[in-house]
Amino acid sequence: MNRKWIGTSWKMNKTKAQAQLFCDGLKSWLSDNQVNDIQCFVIPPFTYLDFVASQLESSDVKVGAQNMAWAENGAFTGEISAEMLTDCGATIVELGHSERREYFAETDERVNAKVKTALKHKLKPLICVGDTLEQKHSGCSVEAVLCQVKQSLVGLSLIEVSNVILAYEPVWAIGEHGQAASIKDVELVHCAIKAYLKSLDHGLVDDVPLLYGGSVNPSNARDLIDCEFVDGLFIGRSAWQVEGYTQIIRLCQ
Ligand SMILES: O=C[C@H](O)COP(=O)(O)O
Repeated sequence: MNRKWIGTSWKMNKTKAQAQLFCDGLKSWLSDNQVNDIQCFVIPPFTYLDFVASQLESSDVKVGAQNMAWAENGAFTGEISAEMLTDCGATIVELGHSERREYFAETDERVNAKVKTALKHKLKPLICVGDTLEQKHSGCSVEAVLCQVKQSLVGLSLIEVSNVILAYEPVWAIGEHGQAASIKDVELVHCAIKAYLKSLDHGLVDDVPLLYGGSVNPSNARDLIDCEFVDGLFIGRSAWQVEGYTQIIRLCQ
């Protein structure tokens, strides 16, 4: 059985001291608890990437970044390159989160370019896709999400596709105003994404992890991870404190 992925993005939160507290707490918890069947990952803001990666170096926890530039380097003021991320110890890069699509005009085309650059630098792209409430209400969640998945993978070889992680994050389920998705909502979309991956090639891309994110909390984590097509959870608020994160890991074991 493949390991389940359970991770958290801190978004634009925490000071360095708070990052240290989280890492200390996680390392201490992991030294007392076996999590062989779970792949943990933490995605801090850029400014603590190097620090968090060195704090968690001795553990099996993967560290990722929340975004990166599509360009290799050059005159792109304020941007961060793939090479800079790997240099800081990141092995994952989150791309296409709905907050980046909404507030920073991230397009499918741009996400696709970033995915290609990430793979070139041996970074695992964690590609976020999700439907809006309007799309859900008009019954086109599957269509909208599959469109994002396809666009993000344009021009990739099957080997490259086999190296990505996908996360279904309904826009309407994310954040403090989000409503948790029902198991039925999650199954509908996950089943469609898995079927699409299978249609690309039997075997090679079957193992692409498909995570769920959006208002995951201790009350729904177990039911979500038990869904047939859910390979992991991508958590925001409920895992920002290390106690919340480890509680969800424990519940999912
Ligand atoms: O990156 C995580 C997702 O956006 C989910 O955030 P949330 O768990 O706070 O709803």
